[in-house]
Amino acid sequence: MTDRIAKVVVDVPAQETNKIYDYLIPDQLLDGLVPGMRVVVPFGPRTIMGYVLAIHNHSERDNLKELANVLDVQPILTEELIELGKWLSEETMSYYISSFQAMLPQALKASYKKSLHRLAPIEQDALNTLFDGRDYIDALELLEHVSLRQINEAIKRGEAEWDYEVASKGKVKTIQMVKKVGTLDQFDQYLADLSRQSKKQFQLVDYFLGLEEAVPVKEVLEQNKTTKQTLSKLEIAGCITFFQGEVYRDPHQADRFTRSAPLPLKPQQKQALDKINQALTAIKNDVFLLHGVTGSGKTEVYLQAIDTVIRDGKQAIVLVPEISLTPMMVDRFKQRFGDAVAVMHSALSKGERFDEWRKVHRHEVSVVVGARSAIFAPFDRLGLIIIDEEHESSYKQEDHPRYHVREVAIKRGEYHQCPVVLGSATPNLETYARAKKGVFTLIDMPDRINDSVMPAVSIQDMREELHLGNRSMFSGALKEAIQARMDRKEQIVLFLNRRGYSTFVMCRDCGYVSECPNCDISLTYHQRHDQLKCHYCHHQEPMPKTCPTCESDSIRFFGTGTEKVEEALNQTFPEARVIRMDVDTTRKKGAHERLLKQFDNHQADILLGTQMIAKGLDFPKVTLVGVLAADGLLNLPDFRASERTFQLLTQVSGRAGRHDLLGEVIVQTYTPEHYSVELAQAYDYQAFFNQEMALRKAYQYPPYYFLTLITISHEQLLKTEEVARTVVKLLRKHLSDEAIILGPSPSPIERIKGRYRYQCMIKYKDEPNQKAVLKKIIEHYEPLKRKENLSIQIDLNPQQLM
Ligand SMILES: Nc1ncnc2c1ncn2[C@@H]1O[C@H](COP(=O)(O)OP(=O)(O)OP(=O)(O)O)[C@@H](O)[C@H]1O
Ligand SMILES: [Zn+2]
Ligand SMILES: [Zn+2]
Repeated sequence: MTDRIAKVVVDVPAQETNKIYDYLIPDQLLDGLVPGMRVVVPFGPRTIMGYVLAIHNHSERDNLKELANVLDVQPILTEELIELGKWLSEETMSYYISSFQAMLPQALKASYKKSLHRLAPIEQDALNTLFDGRDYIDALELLEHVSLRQINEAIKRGEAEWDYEVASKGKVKTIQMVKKVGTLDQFDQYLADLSRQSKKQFQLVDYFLGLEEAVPVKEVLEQNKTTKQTLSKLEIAGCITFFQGEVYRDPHQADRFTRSAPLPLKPQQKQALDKINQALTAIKNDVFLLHGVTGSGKTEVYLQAIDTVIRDGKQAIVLVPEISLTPMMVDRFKQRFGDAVAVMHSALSKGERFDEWRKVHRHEVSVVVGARSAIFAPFDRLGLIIIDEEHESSYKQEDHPRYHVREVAIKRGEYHQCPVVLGSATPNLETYARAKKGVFTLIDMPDRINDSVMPAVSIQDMREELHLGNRSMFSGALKEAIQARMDRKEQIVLFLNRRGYSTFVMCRDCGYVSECPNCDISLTYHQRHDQLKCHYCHHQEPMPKTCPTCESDSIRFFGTGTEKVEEALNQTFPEARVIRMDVDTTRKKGAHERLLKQFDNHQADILLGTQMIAKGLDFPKVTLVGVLAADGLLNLPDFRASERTFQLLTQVSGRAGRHDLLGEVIVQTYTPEHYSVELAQAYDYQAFFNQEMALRKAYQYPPYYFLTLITISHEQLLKTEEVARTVVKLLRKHLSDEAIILGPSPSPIERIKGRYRYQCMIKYKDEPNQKAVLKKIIEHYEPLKRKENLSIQIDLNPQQLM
């Protein structure tokens, strides 16, 4: 018996359709259909897109419907990716369809067109005239002219029906091409037949006789300085033919790069590369943690390891955080591997991204450099996965499916039996803990290339400045240092953290910040009740009028924007040329790249920016890095706040003095005694790790405990609270006694788009039942979700606790 049952996941992201449906494969599709292709299937009254996961020879059900059509000629998901998608759904508690769509470029999502199909003459006049000899009318056009009631009546009378057309959004770009088809005789004949032979015609015949491949028409015309009209004569004579050829929209054309050769490695690089190469030849799926200080030459190690992989005929994925996927980074890979590299990031247009993906899909490239979703690159002979800056929180997707790229990489590494390399100067605490336990293999690169020293970090106590009467954003030391760089014609990077928002309360006089007595995080100000709240455990207290430690009344919110700083810079240093880089100035396509280029060409003295300038930048003339307020990050209501501060301070410091000139770093803060500030100053990752681990243990946070964050949101406050309370009750009842359940309490961002938000948190060590319990809870609230738009979001191992 032939296999004619297709197992299909349908394009309806909802709990009740989150299953695998059986469809009958019609005769005409039997030959071509394989798992991993997109199909069009009837579903209720509609037709929709679906993914074929498998093809079987029997079904548990009868009366199966037939597939309507196939959208692909080649499967777009490999067997590995099909399994990975299923796994991803289980791991993250997401719908199958969301997982598969997360793995593919946007352009492969289906678009739906709805139209009315006339089956018989229509009684209703207006509607009948509208058809005017046509059989289909687009729904949008239709509704401009007739009412929905009229349409429904016609459908009831059996005169018409809705028709749904499914199309793939992805457009392949084509250009007009030409190629030789005639024989030598035909070309001779052509010349003989010409009434008046021109030099141009000889030239063209000569050109085509020497040409084996197809070329763009435009190129032929340019090279031969001729017109389309002249060229067409050859086509009429049957010597050449025109056709539409596929081209890629290529934003990083390889031909503009000069190739770079591998550098002779320093001993620490060589030792790192050797370990990775050993795993490559042994075909082992070791996970390495490459702990190398900023400027230690990690990227060169990646490049040379990839070289081995390519020479083996295998493929490599390199993940880089979106914000550090700068032109500089891309250039380094393009310079080394040229056309063998595809680049995927969000600054590309939908079409460009689709084209880069197709290069991978067709195995025309062996390396992908990309942001998070590049982990799903459809390679079939994966030899190496690299995650640079592995501690970056953007590696966790904050929307369905809420996956962490590290876990996906390890999963793919197991399948392909290939090594995974996690690189960072400031590894994520959980990763480092796993390396210490021997789960991952630790490789250290403690020195900078050329033994250039790490720039000296000095800490400016902003409380002192205030007491000295300095109310500006710049400490005396920073002002002086900026001026000195301006005089020496060197460059300055100023960093302002603006992630999150300014809801914590701090005393400007003594640096006091209100903290939760139970949770070791700062309290969040809630205007509605003029209260400070802990959003983990629901502890609350009134907003203090004066500072509890020093009784000063300068206790208030914290935060400034980049624009304000730019203004202040212009006032203090009127002659300074400032480039501001934040979400506002980089919204336009290519703006990011242009601003960096300007800075690199020394068209500005100061680069002022947010997170996006903390990473991967390498400017020889930068000798001063200033951090305007370390406190913004330190006091986010998140147990990882200290870790993020340490990481960020280390990263920004790494931007200074990377070449011949000596670098200096100035960090301004109201809490200079905080260990994450002090230890970042000392570049002491080990000490930071030890201290932070002790706190994590004491307050029961990862890596000692696992976390699950549940966020409930609804338009009404009372309903939100009520559901949150019930959820907590259900969790208490069904989870083990060892599980710690915190909350419910308002989320740090209490209201988004008119919806209230409450959250609760589960801390646990081993809770095999958890997913089943959570699933039950979700199912229980299914009716309310549909009726009242209640939402319950579950984030396993959350990275953002907002
Ligand atoms: N073996 C080498 N010989 C000479 N120069 C090198 C060598 N390896 C790397 N470099 C140079 O040293 C600089 C720092 O190297 P690289 O950018 O690879 O470090 P990194 O560890 O990736 O830095 P970061 O984490 O700060 O981005 C670069 O300019 C690079 O070209
Ligand atoms: Zn105080
Ligand atoms: Zn608390």
